[in-house]
Amino acid sequence: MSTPELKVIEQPVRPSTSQNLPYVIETENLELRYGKKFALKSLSLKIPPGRIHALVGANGAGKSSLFRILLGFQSPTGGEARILGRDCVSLNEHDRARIGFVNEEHSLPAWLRVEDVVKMQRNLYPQWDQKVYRSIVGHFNVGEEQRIRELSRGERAGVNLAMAMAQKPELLILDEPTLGLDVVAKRAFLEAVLASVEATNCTIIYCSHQMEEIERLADNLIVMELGELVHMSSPDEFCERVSLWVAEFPFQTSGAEFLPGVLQVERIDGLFHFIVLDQDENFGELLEDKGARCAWQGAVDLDRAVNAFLTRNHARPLPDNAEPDIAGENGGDAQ
Ligand SMILES: Nc1ncnc2c1ncn2[C@@H]1O[C@H](COP(=O)(O)OP(=O)(O)OP(=O)(O)O)[C@@H](O)[C@H]1O
Repeated sequence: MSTPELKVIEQPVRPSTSQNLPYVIETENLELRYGKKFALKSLSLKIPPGRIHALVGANGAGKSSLFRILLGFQSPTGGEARILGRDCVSLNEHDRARIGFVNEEHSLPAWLRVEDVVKMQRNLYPQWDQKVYRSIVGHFNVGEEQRIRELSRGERAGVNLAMAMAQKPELLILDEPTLGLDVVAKRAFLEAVLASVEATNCTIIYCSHQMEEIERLADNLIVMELGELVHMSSPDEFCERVSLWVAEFPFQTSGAEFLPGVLQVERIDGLFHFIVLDQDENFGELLEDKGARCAWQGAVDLDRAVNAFLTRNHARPLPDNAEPDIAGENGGDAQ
């Protein structure tokens, strides 16, 4: 079998420059349109260097479209996008060498041994750091002499991450990297991401639907919806915007589910749980005005907050509250 021809990137060894940039990613009115359908719509996004930035959004929000444009795989139909200070439509191989990308496919040449794949990558990237590779791959039970096809999906994900970090990228984009991994592999992957961000200055963009991963990793939460940016802050600040109110309604809720800011209503153990956005203590009074016997505030975690936020414009799971539930006979009917 002939060895694939390798093209060494003549990359000048230079200190990381992204730390001096105000933003590692900067888009201005970015638009990607397919006919009448917008995958990205007037997206103006500015991501500063350093830390782990989580990108979340429902299916079809435009996350992969954004990555394709940022990596120069696709041209936008409008607006501008810059990555590490470079225009995304004219990235050269030096620019690309500064960016790592790992997605859920973890595709590597199946017939090669891990050590051979690593050797190929080392030859391609002059900045390759074998210590970084070893420290990250050490989170996984990978034998260097194993063929890629013999590795589990989680182990392949680990090799991919280790290789991406060993290239010393200034920016690493991880697009649903843990899709299909079991809990053990997921944990190893997350620990490896945290270890690698501590060991390098790399900025990480982490896209996932798994909120427990976001909660564990992210310093910054970016929420996209229908191709637009709808929120950006720390996860804690996002959670501060969202609160849970639990109320007991002896009779009907009298339309309390349509009060301002209501994202989601659930009936759990005979009580109504309202997840609300940007509401203060007065919301309890509003519930009482609507007939609540009592109402109190509870805690809401990031998972629940983000899910309620993303589903707010979809059909609300309105409970059938026509029947009074004074004694709580309908308890335990969480929907
Ligand atoms: N080639 C295409 N032709 C037409 N529409 C497309 C094409 N590619 C993407 N889209 C549309 O663009 C929108 C954004 O898709 P995209 O894959 O970027 O979303 P996403 O946020 O990555 O979703 P997911 O979380 O499901 O991966 C979707 O509505 C999708 O149908």
